[in-house]
Amino acid sequence: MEKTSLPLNDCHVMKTEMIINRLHMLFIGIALLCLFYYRTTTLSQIIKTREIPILPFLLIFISELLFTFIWILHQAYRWKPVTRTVYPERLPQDHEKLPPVDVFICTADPSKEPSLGVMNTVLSAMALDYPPHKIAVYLSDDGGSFVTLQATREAWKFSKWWVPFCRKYEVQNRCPEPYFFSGGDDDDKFISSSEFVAEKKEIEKRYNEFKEALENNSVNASGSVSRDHAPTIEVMNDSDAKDSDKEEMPVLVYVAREKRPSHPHHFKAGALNVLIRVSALVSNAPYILVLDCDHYCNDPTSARQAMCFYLDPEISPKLAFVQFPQKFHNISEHDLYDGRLYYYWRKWLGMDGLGGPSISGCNLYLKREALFGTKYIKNDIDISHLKKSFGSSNELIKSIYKNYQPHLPKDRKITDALEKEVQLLASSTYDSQSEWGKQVGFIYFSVVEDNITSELLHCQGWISVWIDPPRPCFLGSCPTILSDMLVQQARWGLGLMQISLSKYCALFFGRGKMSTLQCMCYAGGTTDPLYVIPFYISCIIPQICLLLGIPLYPKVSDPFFVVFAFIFIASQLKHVQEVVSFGDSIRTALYEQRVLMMKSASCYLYATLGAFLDKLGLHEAHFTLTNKVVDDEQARRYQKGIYDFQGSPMLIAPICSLYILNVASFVLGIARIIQSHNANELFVQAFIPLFGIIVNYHVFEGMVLRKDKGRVSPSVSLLSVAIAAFTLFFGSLILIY
Ligand SMILES: O=c1ccn([C@@H]2O[C@H](COP(=O)(O)OP(=O)(O)O[C@H]3O[C@H](CO)[C@@H](O)[C@H](O)[C@H]3O)[C@@H](O)[C@H]2O)c(=O)[nH]1
Ligand SMILES: [Mn+2]
Repeated sequence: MEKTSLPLNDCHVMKTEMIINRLHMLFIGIALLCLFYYRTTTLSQIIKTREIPILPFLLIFISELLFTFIWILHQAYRWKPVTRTVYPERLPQDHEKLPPVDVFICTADPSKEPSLGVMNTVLSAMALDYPPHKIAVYLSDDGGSFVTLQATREAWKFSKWWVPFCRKYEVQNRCPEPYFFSGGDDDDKFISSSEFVAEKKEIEKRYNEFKEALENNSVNASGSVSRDHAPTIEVMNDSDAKDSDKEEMPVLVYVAREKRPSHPHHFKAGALNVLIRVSALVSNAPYILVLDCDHYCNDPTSARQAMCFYLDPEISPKLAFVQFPQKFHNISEHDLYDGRLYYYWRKWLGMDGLGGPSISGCNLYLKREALFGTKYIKNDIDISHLKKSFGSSNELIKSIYKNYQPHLPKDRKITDALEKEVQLLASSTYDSQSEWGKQVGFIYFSVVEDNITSELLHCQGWISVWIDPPRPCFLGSCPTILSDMLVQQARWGLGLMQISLSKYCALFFGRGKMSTLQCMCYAGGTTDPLYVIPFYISCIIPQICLLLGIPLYPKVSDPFFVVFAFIFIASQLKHVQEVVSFGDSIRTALYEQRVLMMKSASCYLYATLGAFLDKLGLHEAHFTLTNKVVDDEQARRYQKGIYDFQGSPMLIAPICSLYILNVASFVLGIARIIQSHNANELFVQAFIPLFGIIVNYHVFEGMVLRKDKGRVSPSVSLLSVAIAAFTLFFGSLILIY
């Protein structure tokens, strides 16, 4: 009795961090008030005396206002960070008490997302440490590719060996590739049993055969992808395994939804919505695990960990999803491109204290009911109303009221009628006359479907939780080349800005629906790309004014100098403190700083422009897949901690141009200071470019010192010199007035 009364999960407020954060807010807040006092009084003086040009001063003022606005929004993350612990060992021992789980895995193109990796994810999900008859794995193939279909069939065959083996020997790492080849089997419990050793050898042989089959099958991967195809759904199950001794297997379902060039397919959100509908008719589990094709299950107990919240009667009724962090298996020691995304996960701790983190794409256990919004449907509602929300399928509507009873009969054979219905649910037009993508399922409005979907869920009163256990439950692959990272971040930035510029901007949309702090978190996340404006101003205006001898900041001898110095130093120290208290080294703070600057110079610029064009209807936002294949040389550079500047000049040149502009203005500016002895007046303006030059030393190396293939190509350097010279020249002409 006592055992069942023990809590399944715990939540701890991070008190020390909270106190540091709030003190930091207080001091910086006061300093900012002083800063704005200085700016307004100086501005009125300039207006009167006209002793310096007003335009640069105004621009700097605007950038400081924007920085402050972003800073204020971000304080919400710092208000009340919490951490959570789960106790899966306290879950009911009776397996029948565990609710079923459907696993969704999305893939889109076998030439960019190689089958071997995707199938490893599928296999790791099938082998979850959970009653097998309670798991159904759905693979969405957005390319409608026979390469992926064939690979799925091969995976199904191999899973009949792999899954029982993992269960029998309680294997910890249930993803075959790392298990066999990356030392993932260190924790084998049965290492000294000869039966285990023999069986493992046998399975390894079969795995190698499976790999070979995939390789032969992938020859024409890119040619196999189509944007114009009928739906294909194939349910793989062990209904024909007559042998009753055989262990039960999870169902595996391959789904290629219909795609037609004339119909928008809404990228991953569209794919997930098809899976939600199709699975409702097949297994209809109340909980859904969402995975990207490259995020495999690294700890088989994740479902049990999630159930520690869903079986907790206090939390469960309000809980829409349990989010695990994205962690990565391919991070090098240096993590040059901030691939670990700790910048985001630190914020998620803060959101968890305020009603819950937002969805971070994958690695989450979602409640089906939350996606359907069924909580708000009255029992006596007319069926035609339901059809307006859920589309024309009677069977789908019935499934909602079947209290999560699966449609798949006991023998797990798919009937003709069921087959016909799922084809309808996977058709390209099913969504169009319904609320799918608007109110139901994943929301289509933005290419960051995760952020907008969770914002709407939180606005409906749902909560979410964040759980980051010591052994990562999922491991994915992150970009390991600068341009891949910039492409990914440009998409995220674009999606976030789409939200910021729309009615969904949390500052307005969330009012009255979420707490003010939670609104600030969402708004803080979606306005991240706006950083580009104050960033560009700070990289250009003080520098040009240094050359022109126009002072924009207080003299070193002025008491207000201390205010500026304090804000700068305290912000830097706060960043270092956050990085270090998250368990990282100081070097990470430097890398994060660089990544923020490169992102602001390059992708946030395009993201913001793209979002404005999208708003005006001049450009349509796209989901460009993140590349998951790297060549050996690039991988070597990444491992060694050498930046890779290969990539489109569009992405790289802005970074280099700003760097050159800062070097030029610093060198010429120092000469000017020496000549005219006005260091007191221009100190801050010389310091700003110097700081940028030092932090971004890697750009200098890439342009000047390196000779390898990953350096900045000479043509990009030349282009950047031209852009920098142009900016300096015309900037000086404009700013004088
Ligand atoms: O039309 C599409 C495009 C993408 N995907 C899948 O979506 C997933 C994520 O795509 P990826 O190219 O890996 O993008 P990332 O930037 O790495 O994805 C991050 O950002 C996305 C939002 O932009 C989230 O959905 C992801 O979960 C998150 O990992 C992959 O499994 C893709 O196969 C589709 O199924 N259909
Ligand atoms: Mn990805």
